[in-house]
Amino acid sequence: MLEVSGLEAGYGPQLVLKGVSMQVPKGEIVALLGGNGAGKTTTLSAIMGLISARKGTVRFAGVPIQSKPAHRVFGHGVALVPQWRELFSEMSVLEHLDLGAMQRCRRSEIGQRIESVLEYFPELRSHLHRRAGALSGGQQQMVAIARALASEPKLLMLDEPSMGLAPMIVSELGRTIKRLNETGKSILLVEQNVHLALSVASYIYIIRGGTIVKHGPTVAFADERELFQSYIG
Ligand SMILES: Nc1ncnc2c1ncn2[C@@H]1O[C@H](COP(=O)(O)OP(=O)(O)OP(=O)(O)O)[C@@H](O)[C@H]1O
Repeated sequence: MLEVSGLEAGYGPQLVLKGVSMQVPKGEIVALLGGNGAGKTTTLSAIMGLISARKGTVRFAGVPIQSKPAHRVFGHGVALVPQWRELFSEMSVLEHLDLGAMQRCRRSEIGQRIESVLEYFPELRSHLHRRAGALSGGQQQMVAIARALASEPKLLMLDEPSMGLAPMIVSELGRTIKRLNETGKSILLVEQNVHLALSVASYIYIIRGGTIVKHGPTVAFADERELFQSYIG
């Protein structure tokens, strides 16, 4: 579904990604693990078209998307849940879901779409009219994922969704990610949380210094400590 090959990208004179190649097959959860500054967010930004690729190709469902702007990539069915969630703190939960849904469906269908998204996040039902800024970190993460889901993406890219969440909430997040996948979503999960990645992903890539240094099926990375060591370097 997503095929990244020899991707190079960066900021100004700084080259951050030095030939990243990876794949997310349809219906799979793939994790991209790496330490601070390894190039994880830059990889997602380059796939999404938020920064331009200097070299290499990104194909989605067979279509080259590496030179397309973000709104076009989104139009192909790729949605990004950014690292800092980027919610509008004064807007309500429902307004966020509306925003996501209205990108892709008719006004008359928005209610139904939001209803189907809320099935994954029943806890949000009682907070629909609260402002996002008043929610807990875990609830804000749910809103960020729900907003992206409301646009019915084929591929959901999650940038460190566990960041700042308590372990119990991270476990719940893991169950939600699995459930999303079971109902057909392909997922690219960027994480530093080895435990979460191991518990949901079927394939793991490790990035260090803008290069994929290791990759393989999750079963090959069964030892959490060894996996952690390999991305810390
Ligand atoms: N907007 C930017 N302008 C300039 N340099 C940037 C920018 N964003 C990231 N960088 C640099 O690019 C490198 C990779 O950053 P990136 O955010 O992709 O790492 P990351 O793996 O996502 O790390 P983290 O977990 O800390 O977010 C770092 O050296 C960082 O300082």
